[in-house]
Amino acid sequence: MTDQHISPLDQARILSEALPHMQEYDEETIVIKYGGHAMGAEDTAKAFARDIVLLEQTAINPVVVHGGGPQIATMLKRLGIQSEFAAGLRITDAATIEIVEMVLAGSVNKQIVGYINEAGGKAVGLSGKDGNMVKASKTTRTMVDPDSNIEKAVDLGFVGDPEKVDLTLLNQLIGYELIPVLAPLATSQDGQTLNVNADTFAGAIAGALKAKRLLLLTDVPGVLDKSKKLIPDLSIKEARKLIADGTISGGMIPKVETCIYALEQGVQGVVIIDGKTQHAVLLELFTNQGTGTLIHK
Ligand SMILES: Nc1ncnc2c1ncn2[C@@H]1O[C@H](COP(=O)(O)OP(=O)(O)O)[C@@H](O)[C@H]1O
Ligand SMILES: CC(=O)N[C@@H](CCC(=O)OP(=O)(O)O)C(=O)O
Repeated sequence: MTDQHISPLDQARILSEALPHMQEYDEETIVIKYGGHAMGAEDTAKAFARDIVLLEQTAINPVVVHGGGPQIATMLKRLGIQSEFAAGLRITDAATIEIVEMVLAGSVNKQIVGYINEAGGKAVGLSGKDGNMVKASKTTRTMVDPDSNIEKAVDLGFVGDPEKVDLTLLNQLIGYELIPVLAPLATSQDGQTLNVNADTFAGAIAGALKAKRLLLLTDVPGVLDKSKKLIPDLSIKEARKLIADGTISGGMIPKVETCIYALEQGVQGVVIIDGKTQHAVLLELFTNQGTGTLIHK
C-alpha cells in the first residue's frame, strides 16, 4: 500500500493510535541511528527521510546518526585497500581513515541530507569533528591469541571511543528546527581524525542529549535467539548473558552495548529495529505494536 492509497477510515484509525504517542514525544529529542546495511534500496531510504521530516513537523526533534560500513567496504575494494575487523571494529590505518572520512562525511552523509531536504526538511550534515562535537580517545582492545591462548593488545589504528560530547552546535541546530545528520567521526585530543563505530557514536550522542528514545535501524528484525527467532524484549542482564554465550555476535555486539550504555545514561527507551521495513521509524514510534527488540533495565 502506498501513502497515496490509505482510505479515510484507515487514516482516522492510524491518527487515533498515533496521537497519544505524538503527545508523549512532544518537544523531545529522538536519536535515530541509520545503519549502512539498512540504507539499501533508494525507495526505503526516501521513506526513511520522509519519516524524519514528519517527526520534525510533529514537534519532535530528530537527530540522525548514520553508519556506512558496507559503503566504506565497497570504496576500499575499488581502491584495492585491504580492510580487516577486530572485535567488530575496522582496523583503520592512515590510508583507510582518509577513505572512511570521504565516504562517511562525504557521500553517505550528503545523500541522507539530500533525501531529507527533498522530503521537505532542512537537514544539516556534519561529523563529530564539527564544532568539536565529539572528542575521542584511541580505542584499545585486547584479544585472545588462538594459538598461544594469551591475551594480546590489538592496535586498531585511527579508531576512537567517544570521551566528551559538546552539545553547543547540536542544540543550536535543534533550536532552529534544523535536522542534524551526523557522520561517526571524532577528533582526538591531539587533533587526529578517528573512526568511531556508528552505534557507539549514536549512544554517546543520545546519552549526552538525554534523548527520550534511541532507535537503532539495522538489516535484521532485532536481536534474534539461537533459532533465529526475534526476541521482542531483553533486559540488560539477559542481553549480557546472550553476548557471553555467543548468541549475540559480530556487529550486534556494539549495538547491544550501545543500548545498555544509553539506558545507563538516562535514555528512556532503546530499540533495535529493521530499517529495511518501509516507515520503520513511524511504525515504532506511533503505533502500539513494537516491531523489533526493546532493551530495558
Ligand atoms: N543475535 C543476533 N541477532 C541479530 N543479528 C545478529 C545477532 N548476532 C549477530 N548478528 C549480526 O549482526 C548484524 C547487524 O550488525 P551490523 O552488520 O553491524 O549492522 P549495521 O550496519 O546496521 O550497523 C546482523 O546482520 C547479523 O548478521
Ligand atoms: C571503527 C569502525 O568500525 N567504524 C565503522 C564506521 C561505520 C559504521 O559503523 O557503519 P555501520 O553502522 O553501517 O556498521 C566502519 O569503519 O565501518
